[in-house]
Amino acid sequence: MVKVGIVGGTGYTGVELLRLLAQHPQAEVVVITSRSEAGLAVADMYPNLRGHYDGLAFSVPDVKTLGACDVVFFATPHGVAHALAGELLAAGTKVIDLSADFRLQDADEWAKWYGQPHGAPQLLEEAVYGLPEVNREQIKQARLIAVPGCYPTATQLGFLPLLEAGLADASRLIADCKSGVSGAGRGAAVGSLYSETSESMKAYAVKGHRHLPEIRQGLRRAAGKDVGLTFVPHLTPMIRGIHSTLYATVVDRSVDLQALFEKRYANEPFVDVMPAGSHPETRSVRGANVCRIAVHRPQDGDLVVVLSVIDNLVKGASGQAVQNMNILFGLDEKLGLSHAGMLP
Ligand SMILES: NC(=O)C1=CN([C@@H]2O[C@H](COP(=O)(O)OP(=O)(O)OC[C@H]3O[C@@H](n4cnc5c(N)ncnc54)[C@H](OP(=O)(O)O)[C@@H]3O)[C@@H](O)[C@H]2O)C=CC1
Ligand SMILES: CC(=O)N[C@@H](CCC(=O)OP(=O)(O)O)C(=O)O
Repeated sequence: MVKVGIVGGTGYTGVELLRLLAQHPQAEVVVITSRSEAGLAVADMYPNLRGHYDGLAFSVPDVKTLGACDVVFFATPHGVAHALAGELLAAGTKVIDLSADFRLQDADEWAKWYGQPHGAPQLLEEAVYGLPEVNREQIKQARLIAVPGCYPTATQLGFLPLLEAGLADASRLIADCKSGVSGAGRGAAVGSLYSETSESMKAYAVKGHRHLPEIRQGLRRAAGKDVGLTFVPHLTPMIRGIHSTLYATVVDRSVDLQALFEKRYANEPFVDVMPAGSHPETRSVRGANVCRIAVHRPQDGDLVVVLSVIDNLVKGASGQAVQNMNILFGLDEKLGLSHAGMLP
């Protein structure tokens, strides 16, 4: 049994970890932290978890208690894992960080986008970017894993087959992405109010979003050269879901793109390439650790349109984190992650 600690148990990704791990046959959550709710029983805060975590209550983060776990998940705002990861690794505990703290390989670039100095640059060399479809072998050996962001997961999985095969003009890629409101976290903010977000939709951070350098880093690796990427996120009136519409120009029109995508993801348990002509819906992945993809080439032109959908809280965060844990501990990668999406 893998003994699990979670730092930041009251946010959306923290409670989603609890929901997924409640069904995991080889993992037991033994510590869950919240400074503001310390002492409260988990089931008293989240009634959906009644009967699953009897006796487990939130506690203040304490390195000694967390260091007795086999693995600690950070479901916290950026900067928190910087402060605690080093001590936990020294105690022999593995770290899976859902925040952006260890996603960018360059500490200066991280500081530029996150507006504060990087708090643990000495750990960057060993941190593994936890996208299993790319880094499965490195994840097996890792002590510290950076779980990819939600937009970066949907966008990279959609572009990867084209770039790895050298089939797209890497200098002009476009990612037009929509997110549900839970992507902004559980913290109270005017921008997340029902009356601000329902029956409306808007783009934001067009000038530059902090996921841009993360996506660019992954696509550069796939293409083997610099990429030119325009990334425009949108806030949409749904709770969960990311829908990425990706555009690229193909350099060889004769290639069967459907076959290319099917081959690339043939052995991936959590990437579903849909039949030609499909239009994946975000609700088909709601609650599921799946990225569902369709590839189109409208009017047989040279522009490829890839549609890629995930649940931001599952394949875009907590599900992907559990997938990483399974790989890290030599378990079946699918354990605890067999939920289908929810229709309607
Ligand atoms: N929402 C999403 O779709 C996605 C989120 N992420 C990332 O996952 C992380 C968590 O996101 P989300 O669940 O939305 O976050 P929330 O902001 O909703 O929750 C944050 C949690 O962290 C705890 N926390 C805050 N500050 C500290 C601190 N200094 N020390 C210890 N614990 C702290 C809070 O509890 P308390 O203050 O009581 O201690 C709370 O439980 C973020 O980095 C986010 O960017 C990644 C992908 C998708
Ligand atoms: C809708 C919405 O606000 N989404 C968030 C991104 C999701 C997220 O939490 O990203 P990190 O894990 O990289 O912090 C945003 O645009 O800031």
